[in-house]
Amino acid sequence: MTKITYTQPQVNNNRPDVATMSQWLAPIVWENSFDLTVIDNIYKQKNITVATTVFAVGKYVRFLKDLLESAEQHFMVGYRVHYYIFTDLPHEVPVLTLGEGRRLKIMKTAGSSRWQEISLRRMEMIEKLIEEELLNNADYIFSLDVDSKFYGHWGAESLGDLVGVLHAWFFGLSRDQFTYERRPESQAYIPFSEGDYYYGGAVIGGRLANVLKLTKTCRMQLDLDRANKIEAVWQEESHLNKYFLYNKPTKLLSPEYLWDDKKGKPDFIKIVRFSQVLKNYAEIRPNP
Ligand SMILES: CC(=O)N[C@H]1[C@@H](OP(=O)(O)OP(=O)(O)OC[C@H]2O[C@@H](n3ccc(=O)[nH]c3=O)[C@H](O)[C@@H]2O)O[C@H](CO)[C@H](O)[C@@H]1O
Ligand SMILES: [Mn+2]
Repeated sequence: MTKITYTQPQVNNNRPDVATMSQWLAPIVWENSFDLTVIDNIYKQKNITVATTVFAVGKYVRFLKDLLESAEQHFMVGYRVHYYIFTDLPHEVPVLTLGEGRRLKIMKTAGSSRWQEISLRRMEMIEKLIEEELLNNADYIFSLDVDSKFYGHWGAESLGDLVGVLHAWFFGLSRDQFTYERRPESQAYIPFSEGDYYYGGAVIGGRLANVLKLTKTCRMQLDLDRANKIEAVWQEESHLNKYFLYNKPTKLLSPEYLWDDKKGKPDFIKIVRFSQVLKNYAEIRPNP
């Protein structure tokens, strides 16, 4: 054990303005709720590898450059990161110099004429990637939306067995306002009287085994919906919310980890770490 210097834990909460713990005692990660020195000291000696999947199909390849360049500056700096870029346009993946211990692998995938299909197919592709390639090659995995950018530190404080992120637009709303799937015919159905948080589909994380179970379950539920000719209102995000309702994440990332460039910053947002960038939906998506 390396001896390190850091301030003594306080007996009170550094962030009285927001909950830093869920009802099931999973930490909610906010600026000033953790001590990075202590956290890095735990994870650095574990010699971990973090696999990171990014889908960039069709015109969405244009987001890769900013995402990857900003990730090199802010995301898991000092840790081994293996990016897996799923794209139908491998030649348009920007060439960039990665930091030490960081690698990028291009996974050729098919295009699609429906954005909904591209987004929801991520579940089965991540499931396959974990089963076929990652089990002996990584410890943790994150799946990130490509239409995003890092603006601030995102490090080992985000690691956990099963990690979900609180969607910026729904934070603080009552559960009946969440855009869960409300039709009982869908496997993603959540009644108005249930629900903890609204989780964003743009960030999923955790240990490989936990994320494998998540992606496999969601993929099977998506298959069932398809057989029943129903598509959940927010595709795989709806199924993710259903999954997290019954399989609670062990760590929750605050909206600092999934902000939106379009959104003004309330006082409780001390830092934006990762944010959805502006996009012209009509211009960039293959279909309305
Ligand atoms: C902030 C957030 O939580 N966003 C979620 C939300 O809308 P979004 O508007 O964020 O969805 P989106 O258009 O960004 O699509 C999700 C992701 O699919 C990929 N993609 C999509 C279309 C395409 O033509 N090419 C391509 O590569 C790309 O990685 C993109 O980031 O709902 C989606 C499901 O419907 C996903 O759950 C998104 O993660
Ligand atoms: Mn997005």
